[in-house]
Amino acid sequence: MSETPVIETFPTVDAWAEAIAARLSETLGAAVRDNGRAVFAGPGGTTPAPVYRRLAATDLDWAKIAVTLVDERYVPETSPESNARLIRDVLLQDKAAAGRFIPLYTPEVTVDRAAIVAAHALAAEGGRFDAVLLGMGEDGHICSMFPDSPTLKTLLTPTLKPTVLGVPHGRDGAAPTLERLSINLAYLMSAGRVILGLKGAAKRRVFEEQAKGDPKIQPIAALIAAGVPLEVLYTEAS
Ligand SMILES: O=C(O)[C@H](O)[C@@H](O)[C@H](O)[C@H](O)COP(=O)(O)O
Repeated sequence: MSETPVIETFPTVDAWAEAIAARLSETLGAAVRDNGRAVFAGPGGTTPAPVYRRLAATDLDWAKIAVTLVDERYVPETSPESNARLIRDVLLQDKAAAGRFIPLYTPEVTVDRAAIVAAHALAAEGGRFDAVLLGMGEDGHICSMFPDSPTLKTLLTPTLKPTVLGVPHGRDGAAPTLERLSINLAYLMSAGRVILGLKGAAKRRVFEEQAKGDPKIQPIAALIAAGVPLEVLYTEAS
């Protein structure tokens, strides 16, 4: 059983965001230098924007970097709920404007068909991420790996190949409220670097509880059991 990752604590959101952006850009820069290209996958939600703003201002060879998402709400980019919209509006700006975006959403098809299209698009980029940033919900979900979701066990099956799956919206008001698209655990297992950014004491407590949970149904426990070298960067500040 792998050890629970050390939680690195930062005094302010600025210091936390700066540290995450520095590590992501170090890894992406090395991948471009060594392989001539790099792939980054990040989350949506309310947490990553300060990191994305710093990454956007970082001097990397962005024309050689593909940017995608770890999950997406099944909505068009015109929707305020769209994670793609967050990436385009905040990350693919400034120096990173030359970055190439690989969306997970495809219009006018079912969410499962969109997941197949996304899986093929990511496979065409090499089927592996050099650097991944994760957020975590207060229910312990990462990506769109939600508790009680009928897709959760498949998303957490470590023996499957890296892929993208459709996630139905939760029943009786349970999360997620929208259909989703999510990468699976195998994509995190094969990634070059995986960083989890946590903000707020509540999420730190959830992380510590989830880390001791059941790898078959709790994503944080699944990451640890799969031996993913997860870096956890935390700030109590909000
Ligand atoms: O689509 C999403 O919502 C995100 O990709 C999701 O995985 C996010 O990381 C967590 O839900 C945390 O969200 P917050 O950062 O808003 O707390």
